[in-house]
Amino acid sequence: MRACPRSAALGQGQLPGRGVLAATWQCSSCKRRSRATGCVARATLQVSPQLEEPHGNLIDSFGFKPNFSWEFQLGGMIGSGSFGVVHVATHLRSGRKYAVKSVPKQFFGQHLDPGFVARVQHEVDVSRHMGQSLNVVHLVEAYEDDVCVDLVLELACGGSLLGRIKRGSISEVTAARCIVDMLRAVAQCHAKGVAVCDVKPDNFLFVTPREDAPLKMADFGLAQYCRPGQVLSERVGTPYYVAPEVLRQAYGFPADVWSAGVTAYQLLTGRFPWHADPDWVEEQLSANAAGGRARSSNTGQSNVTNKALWRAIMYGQLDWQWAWHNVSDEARDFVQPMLTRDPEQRPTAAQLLRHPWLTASSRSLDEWDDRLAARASSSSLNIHSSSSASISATVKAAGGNGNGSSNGSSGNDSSSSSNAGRSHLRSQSLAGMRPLADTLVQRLQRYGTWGRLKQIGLRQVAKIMARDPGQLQGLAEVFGALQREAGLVAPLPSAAVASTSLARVDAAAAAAAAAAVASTSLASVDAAAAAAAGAAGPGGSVVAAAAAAAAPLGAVHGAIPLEAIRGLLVDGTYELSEVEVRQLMSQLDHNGDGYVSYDEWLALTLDWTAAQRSSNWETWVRQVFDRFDGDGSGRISTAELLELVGRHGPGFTSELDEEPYLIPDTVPSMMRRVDADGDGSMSFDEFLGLLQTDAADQLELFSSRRNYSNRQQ
Ligand SMILES: Nc1ncnc2c1ncn2[C@@H]1O[C@H](COP(=O)(O)OP(=O)(O)OP(=O)(O)O)[C@@H](O)[C@H]1O
Repeated sequence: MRACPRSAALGQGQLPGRGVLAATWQCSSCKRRSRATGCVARATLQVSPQLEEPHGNLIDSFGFKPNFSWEFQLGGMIGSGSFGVVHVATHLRSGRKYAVKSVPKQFFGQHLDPGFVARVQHEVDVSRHMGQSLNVVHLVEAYEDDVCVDLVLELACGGSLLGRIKRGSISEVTAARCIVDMLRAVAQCHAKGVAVCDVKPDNFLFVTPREDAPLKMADFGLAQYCRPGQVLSERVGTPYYVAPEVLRQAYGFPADVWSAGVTAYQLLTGRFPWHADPDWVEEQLSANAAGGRARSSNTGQSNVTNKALWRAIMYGQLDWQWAWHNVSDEARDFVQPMLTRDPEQRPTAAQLLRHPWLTASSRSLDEWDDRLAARASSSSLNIHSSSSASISATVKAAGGNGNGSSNGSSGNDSSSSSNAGRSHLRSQSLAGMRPLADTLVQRLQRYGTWGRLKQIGLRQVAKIMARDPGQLQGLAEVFGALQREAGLVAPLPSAAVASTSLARVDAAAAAAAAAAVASTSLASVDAAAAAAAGAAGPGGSVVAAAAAAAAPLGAVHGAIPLEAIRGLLVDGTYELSEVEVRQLMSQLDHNGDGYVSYDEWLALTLDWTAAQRSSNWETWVRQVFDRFDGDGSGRISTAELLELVGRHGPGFTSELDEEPYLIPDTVPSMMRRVDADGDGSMSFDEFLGLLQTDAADQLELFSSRRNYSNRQQ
């Protein structure tokens, strides 16, 4: 009797042959699967004494989760690439469907092949680095066993962008929508320091078969980390889409814009920008030399040699007339600069997202936004009603126009509101400028890209800022309304609610807590705040009542149930799949108590760009740093970080898990990311840098996911 290394099922296995590892026997169901995934060859692990092991870090496993076969039922194959095979899989506990990319393990002797390790780690790292973006196919979890690595991905059922191009007849409006999604994904990657290096229509997948389905980037197989100004030199990409500077082996982020330009050209005209038939290239080159223009009649990729294609990419004249006869001038004017050969002259993906051709199509949506917000504002003060619709109305009314990308704003969170009905919430305060409105989904995505350590740091800064009621009035009102809607303060007489400003109460509680904190550890802030609020006396404090009402449920001071946030996401205002809602929610409840705390709410919704312009910014950050630096050494050590992250809950809840968990390697890798000088600890400057919101980290890069089908309602 032998145990299958994949599923642990017992069975009669054949004795391994000479030089074959004992672990290679598989039960019949795993064997079938191995065949489907092409793992059979690797399932027989030959141990060759002649192989010399390379120097360096040899590992036997990645540390991913085990037991994939216990948790998932594999279905039909969707596709395959050079790296792995993709199947539909059903999560047995929830019944939800995912795509699973199974990558057969490659071995070097008894260890994993270092090149294979690097490729897998890179793909997983980059996917995780992109956080909760809805423009990228979400990596839900990574599993491994002796034979395969299984990457569980969000299932995109609508096929690839290439498939749609091949089917033909894409309207200009649809093409614009696809281009927005594509550029959002590219711009977010660039903002996170990732050069995609393989932007092409095959790597973008539609979430559903619907014509207007969201499009997501899949496959980071060739992506490279790249600092601003860094020059990459490895020639990678797909021949038809590579930029001229990639061929010259000196490139950076603009190369992705070129590839996006080729894709946009293809989407709008159904053709490549050049015809790469060798004769045609010669013709182009002579036409160029003669200063004339030749007409492209490109229809396919046949008879193309790379050399001819390279020459076409480098020197061939692009057709901006004949192929464009059915397309608007605005669309052509949009694509043309993307295919400028000089990368310095090419616009960035973020700049392109503000191009009039893209924003014009959403202008009417803005008008709709305003109508909706105006309606909502009339009910904004009705915070005692109990429907989730009124929660949404209150949230909408608390902010300005939600679509940062369509209003031509500068791209930070602080463009002014156009709705006079909301002016009471528009103060000169940092947060009051545009606290939430319809940017909730954008904020949740961006919050997810920050990573756990930055989230914790910003929560603590928000806590300090909350001591000044003027700063946070608008956000506190929305938070209070959510709490009341959720019934957390239901026992309070309405007069008490009406006469008490939650911002003031929270500020009082926070101030009292802060006094306590001065002499105690950060871990007790919540407890101290709750105690302080409780000490404010009966009927005098909404927070006290909230804390008291929540106490039997184990909730902390100033919290709202996750269900209230979920209610906002599923009430029809946004277009989100069930998996996406879970993806956005998964980062909100780090300690698994089912509540979002007030400081977390603030970290999520505050306008950090404005906050960082405040003259107090460094003082606030210094206060947090000093608390984190337990031994007062002036640096935060890995041990202090571990304690800190542990104190703030275990940390990660994959949407597959009921309970949050902390990946053991998380803390050292957090430190590696922030420790710029490599001394194994974090200085104040490194901490300040971590909390800094980068100029590229703009809210408008993320999709608002407004539900446009509700426009006529
Ligand atoms: N999340 C997903 N949902 C649905 N289909 C998917 C998903 N991910 C990948 N696919 C399909 O599986 C195919 C192979 O996936 P992918 O290109 O990621 O594999 P790969 O081996 O990494 O490819 P490459 O050769 O480009 O490196 C894709 O063409 C796509 O059609």
